[in-house]
Parts: sequence; structure tokens; C-alpha cells
Amino acid sequence: MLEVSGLGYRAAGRWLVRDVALQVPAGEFCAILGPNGAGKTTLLRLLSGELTPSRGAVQLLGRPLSSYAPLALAQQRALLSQKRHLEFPFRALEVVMLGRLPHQARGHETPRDRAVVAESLTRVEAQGLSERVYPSLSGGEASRVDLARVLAQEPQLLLLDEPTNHLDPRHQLAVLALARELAAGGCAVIATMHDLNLAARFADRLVLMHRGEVVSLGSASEVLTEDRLRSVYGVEAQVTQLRGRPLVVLEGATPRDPQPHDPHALVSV
Ligand SMILES: Nc1ncnc2c1ncn2[C@@H]1O[C@H](COP(=O)(O)OP(=O)(O)OP(=O)(O)O)[C@@H](O)[C@H]1O
Repeated sequence: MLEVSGLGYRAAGRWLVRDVALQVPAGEFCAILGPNGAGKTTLLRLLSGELTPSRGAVQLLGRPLSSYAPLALAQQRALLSQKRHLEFPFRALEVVMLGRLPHQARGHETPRDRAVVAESLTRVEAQGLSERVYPSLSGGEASRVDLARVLAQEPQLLLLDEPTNHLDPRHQLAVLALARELAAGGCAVIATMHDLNLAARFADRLVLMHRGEVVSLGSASEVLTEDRLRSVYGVEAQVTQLRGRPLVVLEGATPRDPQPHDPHALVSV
């Protein structure tokens, strides 16, 4: 589904993402982890085609991402950004209908569009919000409506930037269960996440980033080791097992931040 090799992105005189190689097949839910500033969002934006790589390439469904026309790309992949802003007093239903635009001939709504929108709102437990004005929604409510919008796009590749942000525990679980369900249905799902235990529980594979590079890639048990959590996140943690998955108990911060804001740390050589 998605193949990435030698991917790099340079801005403001440094490499924000460097040398990333990754393959995500259809049917997989992959979580991208890493400390603040590690490059997760930048990588996701490169995978979506929103940013153009400085090096390397992204292939989607066997074709370079750069060869897709915007409409054709929007029919295949959807990106839920972390920073979302909508000033217009659209109803939630209308916001979700925006997800159907890539599939509509000359912007004409069909009964199928309306059915997909209704189903998308139901899948994120937001059907009761459909008539609400979007700017009046709480952070978590707006997040669920935004998720419904990208679901309505019916993408083959779904990219989610911190999809559990603002959500209460029940809705965090529901959204990640939904990501699993979509993967089971043949979609490739890639989500950036900060909650290590939720990532371990729901994702098939974890990608751990540090200073713009992928430092570990594999199952939760392979990636989430106490040594790695210390060196990458700067935390002392105990990693135990719960129902066959690692369970991380954070104990405290190490004396030194392993992700210093050193502007020269990523300077190209
Ligand atoms: N356009 C840009 N110009 C300069 N620096 C940038 C730009 N975009 C991002 N950065 C920097 O690149 C680094 C990686 O940013 P990114 O948003 O990818 O991190 P992240 O891993 O998603 O972080 P977080 O967990 O805080 O969301 C950060 O230090 C950020 O300040």
C-alpha cells in the first residue's frame, strides 16, 4: 500500500526527518511514536503528500505520491491534522460532507453521500452532534466530527495525527478500536500517538522516532524496552506484560532531556 525509502525533509537549515524507510501494507494499523519534536507530524505530512520530500520518495498503491493529481490523491488517502481550524458556522453534518467532495461529480450530493456521512458520524458516536454549529463544539466533540469527515472520505490510506487528543478515555478506546476495524477492512492506518500503552494495545506495529530518525520499528514488545524509553524519552519506566502486550509504567524523568533543542543536532553533513 505505502512504501517509503530514504525519506528526508529539510527546513530552516536542518533535517526534520531523515532517512526513513517504511512499508505499510493494506490491513495494518501502524503507530508512530516519539517525544515532542521528534518529527512525527512532519513524517505524516510527507506520507500524505502535504509536504514534498527533500530526499527519497513515497509510493502509494505502486505509484509515486508526486504523480497523483490532487483529486485522485484525495480519493485514496485522508489526513486528520492535529491543527484544525474552521471559523465558518458550518453544521457538523456539513463539515463531514466535505469529506465526500473528492467523490462527488461537480459537487452534487447523492443519497450514497448522505448515507456515508450519517454512518461516519455514527461510527464516532457523533450522530447527536450533526445539527450543531461546528465552532460551538467542545474540543473532543470537534475531534470526533473531524474524524467522521476523514472517514467519509473512504480512503485506502488513513493518516491520523494524534487522533486521541482531547478525547475522554471511552472515546480514546472507541477511536483506536475503529482504527483497528478499518485496518481489518483492508485500509492502511497510520497514527501518531503519545500514549505508549494504547499504541501497544491497538497497533500492529510501532515506529519510534527520535530526532527525525526512526530508531526502532516492530512489535510493541520489540520497540518498548526500558532502555529505549530511557534513551529516547528520558524516562525511567517499568515494562511489564498485560494480556500478552507490554504495559509501560512510568516512574519518573531522567535527570537529562535526551531531546535537547539543539539547532545543530540535525544539521546535514
Ligand atoms: N516548517 C518548519 N520549519 C522549521 N522547523 C519546523 C517546521 N516544521 C516543524 N519544525 C520543527 O521540526 C521538529 C519536528 O516537528 P514535528 O511537528 O514533526 O514534531 P512531532 O514529533 O510531531 O512533535 P509533537 O509530539 O510535539 O507534536 C520540531 O522541532 C519543530 O519545531
